Amino acid sequence: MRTIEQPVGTHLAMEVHDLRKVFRKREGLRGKIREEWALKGVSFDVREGETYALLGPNGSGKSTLIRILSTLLLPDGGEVRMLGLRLPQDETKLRRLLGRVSVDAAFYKKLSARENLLYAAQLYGLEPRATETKAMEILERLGIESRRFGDPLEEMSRGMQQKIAITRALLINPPLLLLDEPTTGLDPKSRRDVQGFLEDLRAREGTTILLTTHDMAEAERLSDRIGFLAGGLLVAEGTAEALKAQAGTEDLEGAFIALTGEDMAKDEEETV
Ligand SMILES: Nc1ncnc2c1ncn2[C@@H]1O[C@H](COP(=O)(O)OP(=O)(O)OP(=O)(O)O)[C@@H](O)[C@H]1O
Repeated sequence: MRTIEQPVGTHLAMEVHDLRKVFRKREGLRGKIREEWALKGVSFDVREGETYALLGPNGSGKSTLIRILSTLLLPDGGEVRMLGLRLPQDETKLRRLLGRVSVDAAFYKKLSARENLLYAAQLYGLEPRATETKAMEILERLGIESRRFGDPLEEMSRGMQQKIAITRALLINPPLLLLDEPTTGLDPKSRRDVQGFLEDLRAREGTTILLTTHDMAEAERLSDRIGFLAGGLLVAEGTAEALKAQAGTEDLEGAFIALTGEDMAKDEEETV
């Protein structure tokens, strides 16, 4: 059982109400336009200092939700308030407060980790020397040796690139961190490094974290509360213990199957 040094606050860092998103796809070249609701009215809150995990199989709407919250995609309905600010009205202010990490993190692959991070620092108006010290410190805590700092991104493993993406997101000390599948596809050591780092971050800085994952053990280890997302709906939410009790199962996977009617084991094999 982990110890939580920073208590979960009573204030809400994030309020999502009835969030909806539809994608329109044409079937074939001259086919009919088909509507696909990726989010069908999702509501949940995340308290200050809380880590909340959204668990869901492929296509359940996790990335769509994180992209909307990251200001990269406009919703078709619903309301979002984060850190007391609203989307889309306060989008510009929010961008400076949110740390976002996803598998599609954009980097200059031919440039080194150091150059990429300094470039990001420049965009944020951060002082280069202080940024470099801070980046080295974060990378070391994430288990990357400082001698790799000058290597081009394209020569780094996926795990290392993910760690650089996390470092970049943390340069601005974000009070709210949005992580889309932060450990999917990582080797076991990198996965442990990233998970340990996130636990540490939450304990030391009190950062509020919203993450998506396929991994039951990860959700259980890292989060205070878990939301089960299936078919664009938040089917159930609560602590891991509460979800198991609600479903009458011994483990979280059983609870997921019982409450959503979906089995994620197949997805995990495909994406890990
Ligand atoms: N840009 C897009 N255009 C059309 N349809 C999309 C787009 N993005 C997502 N979708 C559809 O919306 C639904 C939800 O997708 P989303 O990527 O949010 O799921 P996910 O839970 O993140 O899945 P995964 O775990 O595979 O990343 C899917 O049916 C997907 O096909």
